[in-house]
Amino acid sequence: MAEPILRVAGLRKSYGGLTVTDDVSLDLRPGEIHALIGPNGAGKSTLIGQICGSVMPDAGSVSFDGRDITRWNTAERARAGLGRTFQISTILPEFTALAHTMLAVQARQGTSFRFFRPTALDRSLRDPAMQALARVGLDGRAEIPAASLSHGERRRLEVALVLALGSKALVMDEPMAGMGSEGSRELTALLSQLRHETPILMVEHDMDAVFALADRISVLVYGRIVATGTPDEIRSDRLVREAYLGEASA
Ligand SMILES: Nc1ncnc2c1ncn2[C@@H]1O[C@H](COP(=O)(O)OP(=O)(O)OP(=O)(O)O)[C@@H](O)[C@H]1O
Repeated sequence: MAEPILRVAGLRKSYGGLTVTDDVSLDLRPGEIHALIGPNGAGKSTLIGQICGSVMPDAGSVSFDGRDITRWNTAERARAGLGRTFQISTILPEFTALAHTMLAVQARQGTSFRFFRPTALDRSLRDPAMQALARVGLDGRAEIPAASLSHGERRRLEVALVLALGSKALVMDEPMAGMGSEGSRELTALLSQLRHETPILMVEHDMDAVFALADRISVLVYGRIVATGTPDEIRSDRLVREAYLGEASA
């Protein structure tokens, strides 16, 4: 079996007397989608924060691509290839899909940001940006400002940015949130393909998407992983059914 690209071991985080993640271990292997599920307040966002560098763990380690990144900050992790999807709507709404993607290509190439240069003419940025947009089916929407894209298109643009940045693994926090059924279907198909070039660790509440997409699922309850397994294994796990799925379907 291929070595995991991301490995989390014994992560712990407490706020005052509240232990939010408690000895959490999981990994992400090449070619897979690993979904993290759990009830509200289980500690999923805190765990993602520890993996991406916005929350420092009290104990435990995070290694990525063969390196211990536990004490690295968010930017250092991103530069090492640990991608996290951005909320496009909150950054540069008037920039086109192409401009966003060109900026990501520029960041990958390590060239400095130059507002006053006619970057639109710079083929070394434009060509890879257009390829990334085509990869997510947005090449026909390249000149549309991000603010005018539909919610589903913005989600796909977020994926294009990760591709343009050359991320080696992708962490997604609720990618299906706010998507209609058509948008969810499209994004599910896109992520299903994408896993082969960029493995994905995702937190997701949409169980249809989780069970359709995930190769493995980890279930977090009160800060602890109570089960990790294939969708079939998780579906039939008594502890999971009691602790989470039963509750969710009630
Ligand atoms: N910075 C903080 N200070 C204090 N308590 C926190 C902090 N961050 C999170 N918590 C608490 O930790 C618990 C887990 O929160 P977290 O957001 O990680 O859960 P979650 O599984 O992502 O929940 P949801 O599914 O609702 O997003 C909650 O009780 C929350 O109030």
